[in-house]
Amino acid sequence: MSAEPQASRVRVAPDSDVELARSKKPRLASDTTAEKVQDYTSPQTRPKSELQSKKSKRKSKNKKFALPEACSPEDVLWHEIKSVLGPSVVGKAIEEGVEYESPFSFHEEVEVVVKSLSPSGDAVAVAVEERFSSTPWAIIVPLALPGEVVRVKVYRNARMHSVADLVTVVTPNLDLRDDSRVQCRYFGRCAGCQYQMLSYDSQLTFKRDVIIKAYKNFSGLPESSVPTILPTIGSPLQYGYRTKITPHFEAAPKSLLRKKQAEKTDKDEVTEQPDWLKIGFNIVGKRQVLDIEECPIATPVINQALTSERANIIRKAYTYKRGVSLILRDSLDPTISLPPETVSSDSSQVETYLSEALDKHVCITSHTAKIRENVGGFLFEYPASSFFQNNNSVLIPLTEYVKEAIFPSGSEKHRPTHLVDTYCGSGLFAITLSPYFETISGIELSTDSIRSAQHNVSLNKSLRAIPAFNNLVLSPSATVSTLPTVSEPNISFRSGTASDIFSSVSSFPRHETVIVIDPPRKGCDEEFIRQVVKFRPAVLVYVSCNVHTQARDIGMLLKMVDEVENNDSGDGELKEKRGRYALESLRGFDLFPQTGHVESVAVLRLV
Ligand SMILES: C[S@@+](CC[C@H](N)C(=O)[O-])C[C@H]1O[C@@H](n2cnc3c(N)ncnc32)[C@H](O)[C@@H]1O
Repeated sequence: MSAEPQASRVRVAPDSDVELARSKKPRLASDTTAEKVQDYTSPQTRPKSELQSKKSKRKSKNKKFALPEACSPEDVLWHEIKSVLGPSVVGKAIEEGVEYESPFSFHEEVEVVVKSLSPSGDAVAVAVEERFSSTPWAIIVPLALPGEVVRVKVYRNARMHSVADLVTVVTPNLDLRDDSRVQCRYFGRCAGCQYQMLSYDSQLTFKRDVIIKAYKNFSGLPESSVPTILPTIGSPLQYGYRTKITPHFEAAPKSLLRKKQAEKTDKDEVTEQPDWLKIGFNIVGKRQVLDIEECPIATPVINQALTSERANIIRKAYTYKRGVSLILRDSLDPTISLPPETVSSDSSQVETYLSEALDKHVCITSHTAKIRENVGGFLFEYPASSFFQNNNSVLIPLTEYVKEAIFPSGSEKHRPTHLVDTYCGSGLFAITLSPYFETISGIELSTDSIRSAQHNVSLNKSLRAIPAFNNLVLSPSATVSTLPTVSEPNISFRSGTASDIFSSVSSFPRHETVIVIDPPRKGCDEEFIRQVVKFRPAVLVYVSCNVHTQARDIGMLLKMVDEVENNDSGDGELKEKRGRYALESLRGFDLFPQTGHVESVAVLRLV
């Protein structure tokens, strides 16, 4: 949801919760802490040659450049650049201290051929002209596709790459590109949804490639330990799916505000949108806002509300002293009381009431208001400012997939009975999986989300007690489920950092316990991984919106397990041999069609 002007411009879906870090904390070459993390996480730990230039003159010059933080978007891009240019070529350039010596000047136009798509969705290209062939250099450009020759305009130079704007597509790759697929009138200018010219199948294939590369570059695992990445599961809705957007706008320039004050005009009643007022998302590659009247990936109620929200803002354009970030969230109508305050004995009346509660969508625009969502017959309520997945249409496939991964057919004998939902938010996995577990414990940092999770348990319990509700929500597939359900699971949630959960689940039988891990983009901390290794449950399901940190964490976890099992751990806490994990499956889920993002689900089973 933003465009970044510095290192590896990252263009993401408008206002995404999966937004890549906005504030980049670049790591200085001398930052040893970050290097330590890299040691643990990557087999391709930066060779010394990359960090130390032979030529001391250049070395001191280069010291002022920051190296990217391990696993950051810039680091991910760096791996892509190395792969396109070739590791030995890059190594040589670093050795010679020329890795910052761009052959291109500011605003130079150049023709390039696209070699690959980076995990953020930008093209990684190299110059076509012969005169550049002796300088290995990559050009990062949005909206171009592998195999295409494009003309670009360089606007920034960085380590062995330049970042450029797309000027024109000279030779399109017609196997991939069909511009008639584009459904958004802001395509090419808005920083989001850069994949619209691709078929949906191609989008899913590129997303699978991101997972393949992430495990190659960031897990530190031998190829033999990484299963074949399964095809990405698509989103049932590919437009009109997004249940939350947060467009923003800047306040009027101060001089203009003063002028309006001096004029004493009625500043609350502006009739025409002033030129300076842009309400929307960032322009690709810039910090400027692009005025957006509609967002085709957002749900219909959000688009309707966007029109009225914009009109209100325009009317009050000179009352804002600073910029504002709006929130528009799709919700079932939360003013319809649930559970109903009284349940009539006339079941058809109850059913009519409940169907309206389950069908009527509204758009919520207050950060503190309540949102209500239905995921496969489970209702979730949470404050508009809290985290919840932003594509409701894919949540049934996602939660069903997690369920099936935990209970594969044929494994009825060793059926897990205990679930630990870490980074649980308002209880998505704990509650959708609750019919199948005897005991569930969830943990989450946000106290608001924990309150929601607790409330959602009782809300669903009350609703399930209403036969008319069950008739409405139980899908035919749910009724033929062969899994026995538990009538009264014991569910508890606590707020805290994820690693704190282990003190309260020590009585869980580990061979019958599953841990679901669904951290934010930065992934898990080492202490959490250590606690998982110490506990060693039968099954781990790691759901992630950042496959690079997921790969890093799973690599770290498997390495720690190996150390314990090989009895060479110096850590007193981790001495007990409890068995190794197989990384059983890896698969992407497309929560953000038309963008480069992919959610990844990893399943690990104790062998
Ligand atoms: C990607 S969300 C997943 C939430 C939930 N599983 C869902 O799907 O709705 C990650 C959650 O982790 C929480 N979180 C962040 N850091 C945490 C930590 N150190 N310990 C526990 N929870 C944390 C965030 O508040 C957020 O709700």
